[in-house]
Amino acid sequence: MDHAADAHRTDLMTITRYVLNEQSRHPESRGDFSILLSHIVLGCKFVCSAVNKAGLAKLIGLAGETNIQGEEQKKLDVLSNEVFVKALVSSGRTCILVSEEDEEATFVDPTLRGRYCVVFDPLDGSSNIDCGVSIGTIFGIYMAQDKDKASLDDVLQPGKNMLAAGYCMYGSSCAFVLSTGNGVNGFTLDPSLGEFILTHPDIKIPKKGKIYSVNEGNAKNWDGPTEKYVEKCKFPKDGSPSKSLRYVGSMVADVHRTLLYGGIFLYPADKKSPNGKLRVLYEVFPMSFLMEQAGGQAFTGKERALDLVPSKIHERSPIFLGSYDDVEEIKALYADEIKA
Ligand SMILES: O=P(O)(O)OC[C@H]1O[C@](O)(COP(=O)(O)O)[C@@H](O)[C@@H]1O
Ligand SMILES: [Mg+2]
Ligand SMILES: [Mg+2]
Repeated sequence: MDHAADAHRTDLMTITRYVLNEQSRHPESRGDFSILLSHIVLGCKFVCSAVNKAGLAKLIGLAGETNIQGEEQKKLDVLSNEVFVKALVSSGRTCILVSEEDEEATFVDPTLRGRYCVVFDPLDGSSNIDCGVSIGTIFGIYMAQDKDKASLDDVLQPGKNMLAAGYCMYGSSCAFVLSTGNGVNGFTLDPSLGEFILTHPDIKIPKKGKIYSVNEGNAKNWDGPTEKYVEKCKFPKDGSPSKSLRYVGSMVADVHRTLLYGGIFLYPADKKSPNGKLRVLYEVFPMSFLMEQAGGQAFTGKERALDLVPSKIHERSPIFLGSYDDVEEIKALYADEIKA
């Protein structure tokens, strides 16, 4: 890239400038939220750099521990968790952290506390680390009632109460996608500048898509509506073309594609996992928040995903999210089942 030419570009919107612009829309703001976001962005840059050199720096493979989910932790899971915990605590703007990798929530030392609660999956798609396929970080932000009296009630809140949500995808490029409740914007890391640049302003998901994304290996255990829906994607009876199947197995990558190209991502309940696999606080809610902000929908099989009230920090839920019309179809199949 020609940096000299870059300096004269007037359209170069960095994430730093974007966040400051957002801040100026709230004249009462003291800049705490901007500082918190800058620490999340720093954590993402750090993890991106570690992911890029994982094979060279002996960062692939297992860490030798099992997390609360009963999953074997990879070295990069552990490293990413440490990076985000440090980045968030040192921001001085957080009071509670909930990470996929930590059994208990972290209550930040009172001397370092701020008003925000951050729920996060430090490294999503761990099974794809060792083969270099896209992985990511997912986060959601709530505000505590009172930082000094912060309790789990501050995070066991429906997703619609989140102030912001986003993810960073470590893929063929490093993409940071953010919503502060005012639409969705996508930034791409320019590795030579070390800055995220706004490349996907005001993302809107297509109303209907041509792709469905699901782990079909679980099909024998699906419930009726999911089975019918996937059958319809493959063999539509109304003369419309079949949908294509795409499934990476990293939620970040599957949702990123769904957001940009349209379609639907499903991780349904099945006979073996009646609550599905994905975790409500740091996978289902942030992605559902982004989908709604981009004009799509997110549904649990029972209700709007963002209305769900979690009762445990590592709770799971089935999830169907994506283009408005595609999610509408699966909602109709679940409604038919209730009537029958
Ligand atoms: O291998 P499966 O059962 O299809 O599950 C894939 C899902 O599991 C996850 O990898 C879980 O995330 P983690 O790697 O953070 O545990 C999602 O990213 C993905 O959507
Ligand atoms: Mg995950
Ligand atoms: Mg993870």
